[in-house]
Amino acid sequence: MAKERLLAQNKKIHFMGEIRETQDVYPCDSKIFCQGEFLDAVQNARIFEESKEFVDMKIKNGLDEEIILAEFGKMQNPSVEEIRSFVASHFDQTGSEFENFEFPLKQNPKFLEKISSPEMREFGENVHKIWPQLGRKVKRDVAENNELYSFIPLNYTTVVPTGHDGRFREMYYWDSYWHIRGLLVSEAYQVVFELLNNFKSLVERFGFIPNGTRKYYTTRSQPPFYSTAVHDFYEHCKANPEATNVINMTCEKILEYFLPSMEAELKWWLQNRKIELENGDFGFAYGCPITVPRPEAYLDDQKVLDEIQDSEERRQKARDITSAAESGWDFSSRWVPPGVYNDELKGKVTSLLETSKVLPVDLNSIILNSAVILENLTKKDEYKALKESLMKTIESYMFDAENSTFKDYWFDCEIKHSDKFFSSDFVPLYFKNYPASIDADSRDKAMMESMKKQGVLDFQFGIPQSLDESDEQWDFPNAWPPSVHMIIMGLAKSGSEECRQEAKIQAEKWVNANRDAFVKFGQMFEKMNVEKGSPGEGGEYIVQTGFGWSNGVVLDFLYEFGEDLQVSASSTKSNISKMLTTSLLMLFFFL
Ligand SMILES: OC[C@H]1O[C@H](O[C@H]2O[C@H](CO)[C@@H](O)[C@H](O)[C@H]2O)[C@H](O)[C@@H](O)[C@@H]1O
Repeated sequence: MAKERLLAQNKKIHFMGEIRETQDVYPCDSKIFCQGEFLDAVQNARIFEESKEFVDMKIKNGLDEEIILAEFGKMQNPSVEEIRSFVASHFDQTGSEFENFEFPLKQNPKFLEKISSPEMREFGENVHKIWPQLGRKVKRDVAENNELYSFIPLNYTTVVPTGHDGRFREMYYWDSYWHIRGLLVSEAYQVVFELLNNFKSLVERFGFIPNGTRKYYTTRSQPPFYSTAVHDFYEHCKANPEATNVINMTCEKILEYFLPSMEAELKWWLQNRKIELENGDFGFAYGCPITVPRPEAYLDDQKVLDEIQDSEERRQKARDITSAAESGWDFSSRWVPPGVYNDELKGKVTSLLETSKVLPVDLNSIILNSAVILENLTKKDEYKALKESLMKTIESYMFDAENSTFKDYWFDCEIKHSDKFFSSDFVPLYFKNYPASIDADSRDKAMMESMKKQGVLDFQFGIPQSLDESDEQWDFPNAWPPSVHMIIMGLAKSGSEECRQEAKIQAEKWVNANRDAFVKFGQMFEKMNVEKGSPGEGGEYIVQTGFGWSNGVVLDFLYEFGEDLQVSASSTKSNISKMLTTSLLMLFFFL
């Protein structure tokens, strides 16, 4: 890039600098990783393919924020090449937070014995063996010299979503829930205990669990699965008491040990994300206060925000974008107010989303489940009251009885519900916290019929996020492991036989889709295309491999349905044709 272009950008930076000084809310204080002219200049120099690369780098030993800003300040309108070499001489490559360690991988975990199909068993074993590629131990230096890092220090073993060359090099909040589900199947009890200890420590330090363990994620959370995760560990421990020897704690003690941090986390949601409705009713909404571009997606956000003239509207758009990131569904036509999105608006979702105006059904169901768990554990009236109120909100504001589906509630819009399908509509199936007056099995069955009617159980390779092809990653034709898992397990845990049968059909499709991709590419993918069975696409970054939650979900399905799952005819066919091709090639070679 020529010097002149940078100059023009600098002018804009100064203009925005004035506004920011007084009214903007930043993701963190760091003038390197979260805000300021230096960050703006480096990101706009576009020296990396992705904005996230720079904010994950480490400041070189012997330097600090002050020195870097002073030295950079001396450069007069630096060219792109000058910025590139400045970054190279002042920062270390990404990944400098971790040291080598041996992941405690269990040999021959029990779940493998229960899998009847040899191909599925082999797949399960291969997925189980991926954990060491995702396990990480954080260097002590990250805590001791934390000003050099964007990483938040962690004392315990962690698991990241992507392998060593991937973009997700930190612990993610809601991803960890499915990491835990899979690690339990893999009998990695010590690792599960350590992941939960990281959460406990994050709550103690921040009052809540950030989106991920980077400073630029510390003003937003993610779907709050902490209490559910602790409770799942407890349940799994009861069914597999050998876990107690590994963690040196009884199953009951697990609950007691994590309880104060579970309560503190719920309090944070109550204090920071509660929305009052009429008649004393209330619910929860995602609501990140950030008014500037996300450091890790700086250029993407800047592009959208720069189109907005009015400064308050621009700040609100930034809040809506970061709130969508808090939801875990970044991005999706789900966050565009009801009645607005149509095919002509493809590619424009981030300019249209208004995440702060909606009570998402999945978020409210997750928080309700925390209230249920905490009420059972503590017998406190406050959790009983929270449970009853939230159950009422979900039932009366979000349940569409005519169509047997839950719906997000757009409290701040004229049209309160979208008539489009989103897989989040069916998350209540997973928790089954229906009011006592509801017959749970009939409700489950009616919801399954509703999905059938909407055609979303008919795709060959999974259940899509939505039916709108918006070019965003949390929309059609993509299916994401967390959503697929909650729906299928919700059906599997139903008292209705039809639901349980459907769960097996859907689980078999999903495991086969993942297995086929694994056989073809040697990788597990973060999301899948439900029409083609290929890795999912769309959004801000290229599809990632590794992949923590995909592995967790496949392992959980193999644990739950291992006796029944068979390799699908299509993958057997493709394997046979692959074997034939290989044999022919070998024959040709030897001849
Ligand atoms: O950099 C863009 C966004 O990346 C993350 O979101 C996506 O990956 C996460 C890790 O697997 C996952 O939790 C999330 O649901 C995905 O959409 C990150 O969480 C976002 O905050 C970030 O802006």
